[in-house]
Formats: sequence, structure tokens, C-alpha cells
Amino acid sequence: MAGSARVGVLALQGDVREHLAVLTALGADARPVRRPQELAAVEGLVLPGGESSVIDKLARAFGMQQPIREAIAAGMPMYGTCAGLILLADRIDGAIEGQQTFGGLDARVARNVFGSQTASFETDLDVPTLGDPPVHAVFIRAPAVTEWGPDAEPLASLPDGRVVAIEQGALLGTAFHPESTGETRFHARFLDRVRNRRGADVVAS
Ligand SMILES: NC(=O)CC[C@H](N)C(=O)O
Repeated sequence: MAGSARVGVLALQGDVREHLAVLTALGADARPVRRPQELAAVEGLVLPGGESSVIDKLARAFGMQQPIREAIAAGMPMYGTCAGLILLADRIDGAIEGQQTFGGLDARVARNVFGSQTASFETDLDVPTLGDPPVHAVFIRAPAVTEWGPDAEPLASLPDGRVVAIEQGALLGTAFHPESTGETRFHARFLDRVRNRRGADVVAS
């Protein structure tokens, strides 16, 4: 099917512009998404880094929680970085009172697990599915995945064993921020999912 992938970045709070820039550089038709009708017009959604409790609250205030949950249930590809990974998780540790997630990723994600001393750090991360070179990963008050279900597949871990990239079906999450280091391979993987799903729909119809 012709045309570039039409994808959105949830634009309620967080590093929206960085994601739009990477997606656009990869040839996608990328736009900010704040409203249900904007979500309905895209084929995939990025949930940016930022503050997951704020994004959660705004998503509910803007009437976006339910439409995003429905899109996830319908198989729309989504990619969450950091706060976005937290928002995709079915279970979270260290939530502020009343904090909710969109869910869909059968995993437990712990917020702010690296503590205040080492709240931010960078490292080169081996991600076997992406091959060489390693990913230069920037962690900013980052979460980590502490448990995951049988359908979820860890893609990368730190030397201490903490899982920091994970995938389950159409959902991809990283605890770090490829959008801020010029790393494009995770976004490219997300866009592949979008195009493959489009192909499947075309074959099915
Ligand atoms: N860089 C980030 O996205 C930080 C995530 C933030 N600590 C949260 O819990 O939402």
C-alpha cells in the first residue's frame, strides 16, 4: 500500500518533539495526538518520556484513556519510552496514589528504580534483536521491568539483570530514550510493525 506510515505521538506532556523528529526523519507522517479523533486518524502511537503520573492524569482529563486502551486491545502498534513504558505496563511499583496505566503489556514496571544518586546515567547496551552497534542508552529517572508474562519478550538488560527493553506483540517499550541520542532503530522497528499490520489488514480484506 502506498503512503508513509501515519503515526502519532501522545502530546499531553513529555518529550514529544524529539519523537516527532525521529519518526519524520524515518519517513513517517508523524503528528501530535491529543484528542480521540486524532488517535482515530493514526496507525500507531508513541508514548513519550516525561512524567507518567502527569500523562496518566491528563489522558483521563482529555478523555484519552479509554480510546488508547481500546486501540491497544485492537492491536495498534505502540512504542513507549521511559514514562511511556510505565504507561504500557499492566502493573507498576512506586506509583503515586491513584496512578493508572493504559496497560496491555503483561509486565510489572518499577518507577524510579535507579534511585536519586544515579537517577540519570548513560551506557552502551547490547540489544541482540537490533544487532551491532550497541545502543547508546540514556536513562533519566528511569524505570525497569521486574516481571513479565509468557507473551512478553525482554530485548535488553543491564549487567545487573534489570530488563530495560521489552516487546509483546504490537507493544514495544524501552526504559531509556533513543529519541534523544539519534538512535533510530527502535522507532524503525515500531514503524515496521505499523506497516506490517497495514499489510495484514489489506490481505484480510
Ligand atoms: N524520563 C522519564 O520518562 C522518567 C519517567 C518518570 N520517572 C516517571 O515515572 O514517569
